[in-house]
Amino acid sequence: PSIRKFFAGGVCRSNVQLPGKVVVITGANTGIGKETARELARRGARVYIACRDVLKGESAASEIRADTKNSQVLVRKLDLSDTKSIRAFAEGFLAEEKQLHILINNAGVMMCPYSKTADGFETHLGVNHLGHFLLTHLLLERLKESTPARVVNLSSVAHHVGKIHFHDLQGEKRYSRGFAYCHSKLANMLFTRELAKRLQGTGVTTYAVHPGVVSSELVRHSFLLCLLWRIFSPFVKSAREGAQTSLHCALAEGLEPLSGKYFSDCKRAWVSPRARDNKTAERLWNVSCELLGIQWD
Ligand SMILES: NC(=O)c1ccc[n+]([C@@H]2O[C@H](COP(=O)([O-])OP(=O)(O)OC[C@H]3O[C@@H](n4cnc5c(N)ncnc54)[C@H](O)[C@@H]3O)[C@@H](O)[C@H]2O)c1
Repeated sequence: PSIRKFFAGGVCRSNVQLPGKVVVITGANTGIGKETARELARRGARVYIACRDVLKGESAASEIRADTKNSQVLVRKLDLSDTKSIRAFAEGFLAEEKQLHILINNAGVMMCPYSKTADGFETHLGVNHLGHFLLTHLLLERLKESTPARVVNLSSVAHHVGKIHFHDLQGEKRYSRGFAYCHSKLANMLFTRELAKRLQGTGVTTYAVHPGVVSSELVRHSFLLCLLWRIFSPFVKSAREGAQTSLHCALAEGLEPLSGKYFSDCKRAWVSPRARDNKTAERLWNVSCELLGIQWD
């Protein structure tokens, strides 16, 4: 049990309660996102589960409602692999909510075979980075109207092996599904860094998170990882344990001066040199805007 405790990582120690606060979490029908949603609902927030499959979302939401006695757990359709769906979600949300205090960009895909999103983006880059980039852009005014507000981006320790290949961003010349995931997680880091810079003085802050090695559906595309996760299961975090760093970044008081930083086990963690490169961060921002056809100064 003590080894188990060691690998469980840090625990979010914040006592902040959230009555009257509004939260959006992407991909919160399973895994880390679902457990993050459960805890935020327990603290009284109105929680929007933004997910691809509304039926699966409803099943998670009814479980969370029953568990937390919070009826304000709502499900809305969001497919990050389709910018039309992202725009429709944002439009619906902005029409029904006057405030947004916490946005958790949690959804992700890992090691899927080469495929493209509805808009023709390589899937890892399209879902993990560009989808959340567009979503944040569309919801930013609400966040700014609801300060203090936070954006939490789920990255990964895998960002250390990622690289941004501007000459082959979509992996059309060379594709490795393992590296494609790492590149997209580096993009999450660079997005957080650049976003923090651009949000200075607005009251909206942002953080990147490595949740740990967590038992979830993320590894479903890789037989080898499924096997490894099983063999090493005593050292793999539960989804609840994996949610702690997201919760810490969403809730901990006094975190504002650390906007743009990277956290693991509820504390600052080491960032790869590539994820500290301001020029790449700025260039990726501009290229992302171009790909999505948006203006975001
Ligand atoms: N599990 C780990 O060990 C681990 C490690 C490092 C980082 N992460 C990150 O944590 C986050 C959560 O992952 P998880 O482990 O809970 O995995 P998970 O597979 O259980 O959850 C990911 C969620 O994203 C959703 N999703 C996938 N594609 C989507 C799309 N196109 N539109 C909307 N939603 C979509 C899935 O339906 C699912 O609900 C991911 O960003 C992942 O990269 C996980």
